[in-house]
Amino acid sequence: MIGRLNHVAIAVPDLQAAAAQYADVLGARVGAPQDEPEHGVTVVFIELPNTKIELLYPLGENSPIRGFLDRNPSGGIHHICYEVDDINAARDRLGAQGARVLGDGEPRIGAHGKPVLFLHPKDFNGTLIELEQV
Ligand SMILES: CC[C@H](C(=O)O)C(=O)SCCNC(=O)CCNC(=O)[C@H](O)C(C)(C)COP(=O)(O)OP(=O)(O)OC[C@H]1O[C@@H](n2cnc3c(N)ncnc32)[C@H](O)[C@@H]1OP(=O)(O)O
Ligand SMILES: [Co+2]
Repeated sequence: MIGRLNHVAIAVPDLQAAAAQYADVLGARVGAPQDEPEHGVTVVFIELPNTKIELLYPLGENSPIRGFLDRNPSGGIHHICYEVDDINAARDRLGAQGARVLGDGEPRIGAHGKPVLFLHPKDFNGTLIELEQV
């Protein structure tokens, strides 16, 4: 069911500084910040040869990553995103196996314009998983 690793997301306390570090210190190709108000974050994507890094910064009062940054003030790996062919079939299969799909269970359009869902970290070894239909 899960396919390629689409991205690894890192929540950061300073988006501009983190983007500059990837560009200047790590020599990576860094995109421009993009606000995602539906998801309560501003994201910066870093293109790697085999996947992407997604830098995350809270946007708005109810950002879902605010608690994570409060617990991890220096930032940290927030989630990993796997690609799936059919996100509704994936959701139904996971639900049938007892995995908790976050939110109302309906896919939402993510930063790449594709449907995404999130699975509860407590069900997957303390790792927040995002699924993206590609
Ligand atoms: C623009 C879209 C973009 C894209 O790629 O397209 C994105 O990726 S958007 C990314 C931001 N959106 C989300 O993360 C949505 C899903 N996340 C959530 O709904 C929350 O973050 C949630 C429910 C995972 C955690 O909420 P909260 O931080 O308020 O903490 P809780 O007290 O509810 O947490 C319960 C339990 O889980 C642990 N936890 C929380 N976040 C993570 C994490 N990222 N990785 C691992 N574990 C996490 C938390 O510590 C609690 O553990 P406990 O032992 O019970 O204290
Ligand atoms: Co993501």
